[in-house]
Amino acid sequence: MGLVDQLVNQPHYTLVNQPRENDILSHKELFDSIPEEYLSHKEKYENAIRKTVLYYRLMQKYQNYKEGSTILDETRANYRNLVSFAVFKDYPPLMLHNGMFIPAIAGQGTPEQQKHWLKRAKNMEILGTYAQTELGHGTFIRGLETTAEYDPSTEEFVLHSPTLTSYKWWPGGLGHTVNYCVVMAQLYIRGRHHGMQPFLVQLRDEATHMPLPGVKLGEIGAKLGLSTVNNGFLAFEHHRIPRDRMLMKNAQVLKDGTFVAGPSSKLAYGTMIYVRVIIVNGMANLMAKAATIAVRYSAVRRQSQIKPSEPECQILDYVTQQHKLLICIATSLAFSTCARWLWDVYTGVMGQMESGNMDHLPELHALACSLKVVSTMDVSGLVERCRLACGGHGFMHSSNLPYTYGLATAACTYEGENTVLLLQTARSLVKAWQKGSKGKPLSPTEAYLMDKSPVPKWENTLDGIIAGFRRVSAGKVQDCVSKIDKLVKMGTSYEDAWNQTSVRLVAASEAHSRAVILATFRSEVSRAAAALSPPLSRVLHQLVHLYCVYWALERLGDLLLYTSIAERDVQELQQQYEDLLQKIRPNAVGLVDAFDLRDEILNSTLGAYDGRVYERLMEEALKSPLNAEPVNQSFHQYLKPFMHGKL
Ligand SMILES: CCCCCCCC/C=C\CCCCCC(=O)SCCNC(=O)CCNC(=O)[C@H](O)C(C)(C)COP(=O)(O)OP(=O)(O)OC[C@H]1O[C@@H](n2cnc3c(N)ncnc32)[C@H](O)[C@@H]1OP(=O)(O)O
Ligand SMILES: Cc1cc2nc3c(=O)[nH]c(=O)nc-3n(C[C@H](O)[C@H](O)[C@H](O)COP(=O)(O)OP(=O)(O)OC[C@H]3O[C@@H](n4cnc5c(N)ncnc54)[C@H](O)[C@@H]3O)c2cc1C
Repeated sequence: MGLVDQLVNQPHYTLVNQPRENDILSHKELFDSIPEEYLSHKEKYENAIRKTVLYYRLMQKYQNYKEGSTILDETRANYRNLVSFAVFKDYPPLMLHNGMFIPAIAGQGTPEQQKHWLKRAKNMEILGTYAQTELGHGTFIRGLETTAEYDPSTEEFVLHSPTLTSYKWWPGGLGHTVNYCVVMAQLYIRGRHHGMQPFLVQLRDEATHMPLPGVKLGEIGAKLGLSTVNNGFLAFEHHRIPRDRMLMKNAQVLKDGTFVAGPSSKLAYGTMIYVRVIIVNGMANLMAKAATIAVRYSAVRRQSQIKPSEPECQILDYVTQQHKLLICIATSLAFSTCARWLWDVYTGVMGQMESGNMDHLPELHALACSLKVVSTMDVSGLVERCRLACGGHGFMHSSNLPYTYGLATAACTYEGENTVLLLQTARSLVKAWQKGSKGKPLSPTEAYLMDKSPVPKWENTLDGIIAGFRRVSAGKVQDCVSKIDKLVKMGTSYEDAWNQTSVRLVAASEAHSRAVILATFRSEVSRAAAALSPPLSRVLHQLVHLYCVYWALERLGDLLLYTSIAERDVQELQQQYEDLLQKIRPNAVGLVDAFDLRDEILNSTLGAYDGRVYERLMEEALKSPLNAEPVNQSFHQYLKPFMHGKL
């Protein structure tokens, strides 16, 4: 299936655009008569729960959960991700139920535990979240303080939060929504520490929803975005759970308290890899949404004149506007293709691990970290650029660009803070360099690091640019290794040398990610384009070209340091870039239409398909409760006395 065909015919589209009678989005009760911006914090949450129940009931009715079709396939289809944008401008309170609670059981539970708990969770008989982060720790998992002490006399685990900083803090839905959760806690048996393990814990009574004895729950308060996710806190007071509530696919605790270690202690972190992989695709969706809104608005909005003798032009005709927005279209496609490629890598490694082969887990971890970082970093920045490109109307909540920014920027922090994850990938790159320097084979995505051939003459071609980014990455990694080695030889500890080199390590890690993304985007489009019509193939190759040249110009400093690019090459690249903007401009609206995001999913006064921007802005304005009366009561209560000197 061709690339754009994939966009239009992705499984979720067959579900979303299916005949009317099965079309979730045709159920108008799912949508708000009063914009949620005018609801209180509490009303927003209650309204989100109302819509959640409706939405999931319809999903269960229409979305044929084939027995055995794993939650991973459904999530991969983007179905939930895109359609939920229609119902919730922010994420729903059950985002973590599907996004982590179910995947954690699927990835960490024994077959028996999966059989029992997955069925109840997928049928929504129980609602869960994933509780790992604490008030005092998010990144440093080994520093988490919640304990699970095994009591062999009762065959129970005793969960306890010893300090305020050990309170679980952030898990979505934890405040008032879920009644179960997967808790990551430090396992102790007879005083001996056995690392971080996953426990499936009931938090609330299934009938009354009251917190169980020894369980303290609440929500953490207002946030920059995701206002309906109900992020909460959780503390245990010597709370007992049965032995069979530890998810024991990897490590086990026998009745007598014997600990049986899994093949790797890091398998307990597997859910995080899965979510990082999913996030890349989620970012592609967010970028498609913002690009559709901003490009369509830029085709409708006329402002100023290019020539005094001509009428006001579409702002999309300004080359600066094309520079702002066309890269957004290419970025969505880049991360969409990389997400599918990464998903195939993920499922391949998971399959190998099922048969005990852990060899490719480190490469998957490094890839998941780096692509999660670059996709969230780029998309957050470009969604904000889309907002700015829409002028004042982009600042309106009704444009849906501020919400979209909130969704994107949150992902820079959750599931692994971006700097920390880039350092994880850097750790893998330095180890690869050291391994390769001893003549040992490297993983496919890191093998280029050992290219010791002389730096070739620069070529302003896709091959030349991709090769250039690989040179940059390899050069940066080599510089990091040299600096660390030099510091260690001077008597600095390896850890301190690592920290003193960490700014360069983060840059090397990003450079590696860009090299992977450029190469993958290019190869995936070339593969897909073969099945497309020549015009479609041409425009997709133009987008790949634009993407590669854009990033070459963005990273000129690095290319000048590590490749043979010269001034005339740069001048030519700049001209190539401007020529591509001109070539793609006529297809800009058609390309965002090909994302095929319905008005209900865009949820935007600026991005609606019919282009009635001004009428929609006015319709939304009149929904403000303040417009219900010509004079607000505060005039008589405060302003009038104040203006007449009586206050
Ligand atoms: C809008 C679009 C979005 C769409 C999304 C839809 C669905 C999403 C659903 C829900 C949304 C998510 C909400 C957010 C949920 C959360 O935030 S859950 C909490 C997430 N928390 C983290 O990610 C914590 C980040 N910290 C870490 O991962 C680790 O602490 C660390 C890796 C930073 C450091 O760990 P440490 O123990 O100090 O390890 P090191 O000594 O650095 O490394 C030890 C070795 O272990 C390897 N390793 C580390 N992590 C993993 C892993 N996950 N998998 C495999 N291997 C791992 C590491 O490479 C080291 O190996 P070597 O020793 O061989 O080098
Ligand atoms: C919207 C949202 C939803 C979330 N949902 C969940 C959830 O459902 N479940 C859950 O368990 N968690 C959740 N989290 C928590 C999230 O996983 C953590 O916020 C994240 O892991 C970062 O940890 P932290 O907040 O403790 O930040 P810190 O780790 O304290 O980071 C603060 C700063 O310190 C720096 N830093 C930290 N360690 C290092 C290091 N080793 N080297 C260099 N710099 C470092 C970071 O780069 C950052 O600049 C959510 C967070 C958000 C924002």
